Amino acid sequence: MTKIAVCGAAGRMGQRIIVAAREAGCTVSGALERPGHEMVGQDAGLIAGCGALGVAISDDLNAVVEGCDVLIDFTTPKVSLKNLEVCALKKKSIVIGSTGFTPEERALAVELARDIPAVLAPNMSVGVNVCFKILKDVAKTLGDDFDVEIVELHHNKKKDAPSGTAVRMGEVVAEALGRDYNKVATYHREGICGERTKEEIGMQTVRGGDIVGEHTVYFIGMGERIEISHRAMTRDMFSRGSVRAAQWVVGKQPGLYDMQDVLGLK
Ligand SMILES: NC(=O)C1=CN([C@@H]2O[C@H](COP(=O)(O)OP(=O)(O)OC[C@H]3O[C@@H](n4cnc5c(N)ncnc54)[C@H](O)[C@@H]3O)[C@@H](O)[C@H]2O)C=CC1
Ligand SMILES: O=C(O)C1=N[C@H](C(=O)O)C[C@H](O)C1
Repeated sequence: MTKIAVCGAAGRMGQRIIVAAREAGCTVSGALERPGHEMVGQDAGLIAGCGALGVAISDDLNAVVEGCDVLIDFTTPKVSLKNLEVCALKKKSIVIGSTGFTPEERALAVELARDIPAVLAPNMSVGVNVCFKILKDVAKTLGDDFDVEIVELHHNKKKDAPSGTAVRMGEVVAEALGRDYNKVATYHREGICGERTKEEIGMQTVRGGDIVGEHTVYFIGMGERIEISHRAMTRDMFSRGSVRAAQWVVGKQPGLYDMQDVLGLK
């Protein structure tokens, strides 16, 4: 049985991951929260709503990593990079779902994952990962004649924008069209901003209420439009995906993998 520890255990995702790990027959060996969090010391299963597990939420990163096969981490990029460093020192695997990484932080993650197997993915659902695959083909087929705009909607507690999923969608489309995402992504239009260029990929963000996560990529041509949309109704396919990734990654060759590797979509 894979021994899974969860970082961000009292968070929206952390709680669902604890439930998913139990449902998948894994052992929840540890649960981490930030020092000073009000849930530290409480039973992780009770907080997640799946009954007592006899695992107290801890703020001792080293001890929790020591006791697991794999750490699943849904927090923030800075916390995830620290966790990756500790997992590398202790030769443990890690699955990271945090989003909002800068290109420099992502490069550091690749570097830190040189000696251990790690998965880093902005979206762990099967549906979104199939969308990534479809988007590549659609973009290649349509070429430069269609304007690309990406719109994402999330709950009002989300801290990063655009979502990691929207950025990855933009990167997939940009690469398929031979463009550099960081040069063509357009996050803001206001005032007399001029006509749209052919190359730009518009990135629009909506925040409100309890929206779990919705993404639409628009390919807009003259007189017709293709929309590829994914709507998440619950967080459960993210949490189940992260547990699937954790079971997959233990024992793999060192390096940084993504969900396409886990799902065999490459
Ligand atoms: N890859 C995917 O499929 C998905 C990724 N996400 C991403 O996961 C991240 C977390 O999202 P939510 O759970 O909604 O946020 P949240 O804010 O509900 O949970 C994050 C938790 O991390 C804890 N935390 C902060 N610093 C910590 C530290 N040093 N050690 C241990 N715990 C610490 C916080 O106290 C909080 O409980 C975000 O970056 C989000 O975008 C969310 C859903 C799906
Ligand atoms: O913060 C969230 O909630 C989500 N974040 C991920 C992202 O930034 O892409 C994935 C999902 O859409 C939910």
